[in-house]
Amino acid sequence: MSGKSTVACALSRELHCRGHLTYVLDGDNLRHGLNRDLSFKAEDRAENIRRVGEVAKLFADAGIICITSLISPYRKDRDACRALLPDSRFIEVFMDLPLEICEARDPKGLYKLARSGKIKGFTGIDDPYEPPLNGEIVIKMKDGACPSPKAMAKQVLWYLEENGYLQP
Ligand SMILES: Nc1ncnc2c1ncn2[C@@H]1O[C@H](COP(=O)(O)OS(=O)(=O)O)[C@@H](OP(=O)(O)O)[C@H]1O
Ligand SMILES: Nc1ncnc2c1ncn2[C@@H]1O[C@H](COP(=O)(O)OP(=O)(O)O)[C@@H](O)[C@H]1O
Repeated sequence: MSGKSTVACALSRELHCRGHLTYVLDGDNLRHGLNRDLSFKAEDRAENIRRVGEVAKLFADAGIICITSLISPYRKDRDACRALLPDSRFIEVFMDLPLEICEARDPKGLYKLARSGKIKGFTGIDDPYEPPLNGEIVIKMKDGACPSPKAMAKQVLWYLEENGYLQP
């Protein structure tokens, strides 16, 4: 609950305003359809992320900026997606926010269930998250507070602009 979907949505809006085509692939949503056969054990998370990477590649091939909002907790799964999208077309955004913030939000009550042992293997509680070692963008707390969704989206946008991704 670091705000992945919120940033993805805000970024998509900003890009639209600048005339770019985008599509958001959200892990939580895809798990109700395309990926509804998958669990949260490591090999199913890997398959989830692999499928999303393949779909993102199709969007990219069509000239559409694909924003994926998934936990993708394992480095090797993210690196496999990176390999699928060569020529710097894969940009990794790390939401480096404290667990306490995510847990305090808990809109779906899942952290509470995980803390009480009713959900097993919940990322951040009893399942690992491997932070990127060389990701392109790190979103962090600023002056002790979480930046607004718009500020987070602008940070990503700035990166895209500075690195020439948004040239017509
Ligand atoms: N065990 C466990 N661990 C982590 N997350 C869980 C789990 N069970 C259910 N959920 C809900 O599933 C959402 C994350 O799905 P993802 O497809 O992004 O996960 S992953 O990339 O395959 O790790 C995640 O939604 P977000 O709120 O979007 O993060 C959770 O609401
Ligand atoms: N930058 C932010 N500042 C304050 N609250 C936020 C921010 N981003 C997200 N939220 C809130 O946190 C909760 C989880 O956000 P969400 O985008 O669904 O996270 P995720 O997709 O990582 O689970 C939501 O209730 C959302 O409104």
